Amino acid sequence: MKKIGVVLLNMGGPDSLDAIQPFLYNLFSDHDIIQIPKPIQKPVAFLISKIRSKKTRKYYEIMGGKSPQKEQTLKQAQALQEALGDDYKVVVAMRYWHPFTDEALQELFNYDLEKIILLPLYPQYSRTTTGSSFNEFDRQIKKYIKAGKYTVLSTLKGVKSPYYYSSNIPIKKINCYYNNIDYINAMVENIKENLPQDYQNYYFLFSAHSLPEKIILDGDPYKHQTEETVRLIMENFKGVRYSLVYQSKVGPVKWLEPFTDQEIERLSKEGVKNLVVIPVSFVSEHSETLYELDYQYGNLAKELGIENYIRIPTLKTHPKFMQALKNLVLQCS
Ligand SMILES: C=CC1=C(C)c2cc3[nH]c(cc4nc(cc5[nH]c(cc1n2)c(C)c5CCC(=O)O)C(CCC(=O)O)=C4C)c(C)c3C=C
Ligand SMILES: [Fe+2]
Ligand SMILES: [Fe+2]
Repeated sequence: MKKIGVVLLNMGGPDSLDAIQPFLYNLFSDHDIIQIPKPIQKPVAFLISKIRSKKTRKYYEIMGGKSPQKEQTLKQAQALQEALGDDYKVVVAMRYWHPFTDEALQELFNYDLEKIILLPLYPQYSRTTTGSSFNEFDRQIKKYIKAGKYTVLSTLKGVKSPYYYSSNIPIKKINCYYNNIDYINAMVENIKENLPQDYQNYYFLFSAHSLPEKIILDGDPYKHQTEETVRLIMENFKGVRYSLVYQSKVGPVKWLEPFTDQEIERLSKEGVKNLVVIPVSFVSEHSETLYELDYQYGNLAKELGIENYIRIPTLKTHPKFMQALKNLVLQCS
C-alpha cells in the first residue's frame, strides 16, 4: 500500500553536553542562518562553536544536561502519526542535530511513497529556519534520487529499500501557518488553559525569537507573520494590554527589538506587577524557553518587583495543535 510521507522539520538541540559543540558547529556552518563568507564559513564556525559552547553549556546544565527538543518533537510526530493513520508515515528531520534529514529519508524510504509533505514546526516562515530546512531537504533528497532517472536506493549509503523513486515524486512544502485558524485557536486555547481567573489584570508579553534586522529588510516575512499571529490571538483577549518583543540575540549586528529583558524592565518601571509571558515562535520547549524565559527572565522579573510571572507552556502535543497540523497535511494530501 502506498503511503504519504510527512516530514516534520525542526532545528534540533544537543541531546547531551558533549553534543553542544558539534551542534553549534553545524548551526554556524549553515549559510542560511548566518552569512559568513563561504570559503571561511566552516573554520569560523569551528572557532565560534568552540568559544560559544562554553557559555551555552551553562544553559544546558541548568536544563538537566540536554535540550528536550528531540523527545518533544518525536512525541509530536507520534501524535500526528496516530491522528493521520496508516496511509501516512510521519518522520522527523532536524537541521542541526539528530535525527538529521538523511536519517529521516532513510526511515521514509522503507515505504512505498506516493508523495512527501514537508511540515515545518515553525509557524512563521523565515529563510533562516524553514528556508534552511527546505534547502537541506533538497540537497539530501538529490543524493537519493538522481535527476530524471529511477535509482535503486540500496546502491546508495547502504540503504536497503525495496522501492524505486523517481525525481518527479511530488514534494509539497508547507511554508507557514502563522494565520491558520486552527493554529490560532490552539494558541488561544493553550493560553486560556494556563491563565489565572483574573487574567484581565495581567499584561501579555509575547516573546518571539529575534533575527538580524538586515534579514527582515531583505524581505524575510518573519516579522510581519509574527505580528499577525499576535494580532489574531489578541482578538480573543479584548481589553488586555500586550506587546510583542524579541529574545535570543546572537552576535554583534542589530537584531529585531525591543528585547524581552528590556521590555520586562520597562514594564516594571511602569508599575506592572502581573505578567504573562507567551512564547510565540516555538512549539516545544528548549533553551530559549526553559533557560531564557523561565530562569533568566523569571529571576529578572522577581528582582524588579514583578509579583506574578506566568510563562505559558509551548504547544507540544496540545490536541488542538495536533488537529491543526493534521488539517494542514490533509489540505495538501
Ligand atoms: C546565528 C544566528 C541565529 C539565528 C538567525 C537564529 C534564528 C532562530 N532560531 C530559532 C529557534 C531556536 N534557536 C535555538 C538555539 C540557537 N540559535 C542560535 C542562533 C541563531 N538562531 C544559537 C547559537 C543557538 C544555540 C543556543 C545558544 O548558543 O544560544 C533553539 C534551541 C535549541 C535547543 O536548545 O533545543 C531554538 C528553538 C528561531 C525560531 C529563529 C528564527 C526565527
Ligand atoms: Fe536560534
Ligand atoms: Fe536562539
